[in-house]
Amino acid sequence: DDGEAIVSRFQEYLRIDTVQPKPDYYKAVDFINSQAKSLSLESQTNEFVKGKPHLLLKWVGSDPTLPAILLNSHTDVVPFEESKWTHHPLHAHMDNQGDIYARGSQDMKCVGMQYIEAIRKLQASGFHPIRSVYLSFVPDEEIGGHDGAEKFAESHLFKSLNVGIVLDEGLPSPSKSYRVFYGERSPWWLVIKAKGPPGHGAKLYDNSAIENLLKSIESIRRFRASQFDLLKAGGIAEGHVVSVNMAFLKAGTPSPTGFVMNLQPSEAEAGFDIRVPPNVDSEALERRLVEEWAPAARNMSFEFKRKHSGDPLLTAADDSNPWWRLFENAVKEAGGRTSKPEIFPASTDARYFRNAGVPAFGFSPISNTPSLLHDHNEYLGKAEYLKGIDVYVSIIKAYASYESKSGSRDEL
Ligand code: MET
Ligand SMILES: [Zn+2]
Ligand SMILES: [Zn+2]
Repeated sequence: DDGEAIVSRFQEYLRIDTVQPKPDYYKAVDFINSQAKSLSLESQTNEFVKGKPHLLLKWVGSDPTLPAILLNSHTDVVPFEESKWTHHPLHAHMDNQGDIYARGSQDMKCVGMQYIEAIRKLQASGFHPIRSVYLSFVPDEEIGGHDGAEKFAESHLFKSLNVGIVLDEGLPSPSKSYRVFYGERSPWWLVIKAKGPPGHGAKLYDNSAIENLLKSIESIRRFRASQFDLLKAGGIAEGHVVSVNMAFLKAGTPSPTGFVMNLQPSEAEAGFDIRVPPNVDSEALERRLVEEWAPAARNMSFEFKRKHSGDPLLTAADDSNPWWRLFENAVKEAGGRTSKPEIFPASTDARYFRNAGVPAFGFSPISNTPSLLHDHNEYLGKAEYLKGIDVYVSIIKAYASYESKSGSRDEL
């Protein structure tokens, strides 16, 4: 198979409209299934939630008693502002430098297709896995994964697969070495609300809803700055500080021509995307929220739109974990290098697999590329894509031919 055919299959997947909030999941699943057929993989589709198909493929290994490998990817992508892109985000246009522009080119249709292409190459080389290799294509990651990976990871089906190690998405690296993730920050999607007496727009008085909300916003911004300063000072990675960013601000009394200008509203609210590292005292952070960010004494309340409860689990990324050693070596053998394992700054479905007791690494084999996840003009270079396939060839080969029983989950 030549590079051209490989790249055009990637483009074909990118052109399927799986944009939230109305992804065409069936089209994506049909496409991947047609690829699976050409590789004679076993296939099953389950709808843990109606209309949200989860596709599971299996490359059967020769020793069913050994824990299996799971290669996970999500089929949905985030929305885009079409007019801000150089090329239409669903056209998967390749420019004359070989860069392919599309939503999902980095996050993470690349990875899903690279798994497939790596298996194609391994089969062509005559390789036979000892451990079974599963490929999982999950829906809904970008809206929290509750109807996707979470249901799958909690299912009897998942238990029955006896998975020993999961690979899921990572982030592109601007340098030569690949980034790898062994844990992630927990998402807290927080909405704070302020109430206060309404009043004439010309009147100065205390405790209006907007004044109350602004005091909180000032306090939150001070905290944000303290965390950002740590990052700017260097020596600490993104995944180890708390990020707090405002997602929306809502206040005012609507009128047909905009907002009423001479009325101070009685309610105001703001939403924040907060990401909490595993090493942070989350109870202390929550106290800060109750006491400073949304104090009842200032007529404030709060609500979590999403909050990952419990401590996020970490996968050992050192010599105590044979899957780590194998991973690091396999990347090296493919001519790549991994940088120091990190905490993923955002969230991935890997947390659901870790919660199910299975170790998981976050990895997207993309080097020398700016991270453009959820950004305009997301792209991936053709050469980088092809190189990534060879990296997976090496990893899958190492994992699927690893015979030691110590790859069982009980020992990790
Ligand atoms: C918290 S749901 C995860 C959605 C997306 N992967 C993010 O990190 O924002
Ligand atoms: Zn993703
Ligand atoms: Zn994403």
